Amino acid sequence: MQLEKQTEELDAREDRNERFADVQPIVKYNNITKSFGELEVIKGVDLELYPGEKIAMIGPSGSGKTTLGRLLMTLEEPTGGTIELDGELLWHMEVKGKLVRADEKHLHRMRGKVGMIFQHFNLFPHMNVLRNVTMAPRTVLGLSREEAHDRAITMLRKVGLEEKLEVYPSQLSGGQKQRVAIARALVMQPKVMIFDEVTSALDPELVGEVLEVIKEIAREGEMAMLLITHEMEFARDVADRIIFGAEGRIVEQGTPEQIFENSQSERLQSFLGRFAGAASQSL
Ligand SMILES: Nc1ncnc2c1ncn2[C@@H]1O[C@H](COP(=O)(O)OP(=O)(O)OP(=O)(O)O)[C@@H](O)[C@H]1O
Repeated sequence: MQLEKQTEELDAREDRNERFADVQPIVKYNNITKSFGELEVIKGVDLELYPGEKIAMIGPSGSGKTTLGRLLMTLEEPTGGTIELDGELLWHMEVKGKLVRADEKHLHRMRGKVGMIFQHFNLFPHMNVLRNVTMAPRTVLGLSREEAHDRAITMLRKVGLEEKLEVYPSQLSGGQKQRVAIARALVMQPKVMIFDEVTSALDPELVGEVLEVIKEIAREGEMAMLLITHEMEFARDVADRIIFGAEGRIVEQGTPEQIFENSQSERLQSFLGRFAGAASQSL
């Protein structure tokens, strides 16, 4: 029975991976490098993310995972290489046949295609839950009060917070705050969502409820998702593909089965070994 279920899951995952074979990527990093002063933290990364694909990015602390997300969110500018988003260059534009740095107008328009959720929720403390979620659709997308309200309610229902519309962030648990932050990003209907270690600031007992919400969004959605995480079980459950990065490079990538059951590089084996050690210690 158990074996049957596993086989079904594998088949479903293979079907999904085949689905990406004929489509254009929604995101494409081309030989991306990023330095902070003398420190080169991204060292020539090529990565494609397909519409609807869920990629989990794992790797040691300081390996450049967050920086890759921030480059796509236009919070950091690449030092070298290009990023394509939804068929257009993100950081560059062509002027008179030459590639130049994109202007603010272009960056602003492109930024609207991406949503990012951070470790710290950054809610507006003086606004209730509903206003936190309707704020950007009203001001950035120019939606009417009713449209923004309807969209916000749909998203707050999705994250299980439709009962908390009038409540202020200080009255919410960490898990609830993070779910508001997720609704606030979803309401903008981005094409790509980046989740950056969204549970690492939470008390352990609140981690599960947030991961469940993300899994649900992943299951239903056509949205591409980049999930930066230290939660290995979650990565295994949710991802179509896992990227293992270390010291600014992609060292290995594959399906969860390939990464967790058949890892090739010593670097990945030792990384996963450390996790297994930590898990058995905490039992
Ligand atoms: N604004 C910055 N200025 C200088 N160095 C930075 C800056 N942002 C990141 N770094 C450095 O870049 C490297 C990669 O950081 P990054 O946060 O991308 O790693 P990470 O893999 O996400 O780590 P973690 O899992 O701990 O979040 C680190 O050495 C970090 O100190």
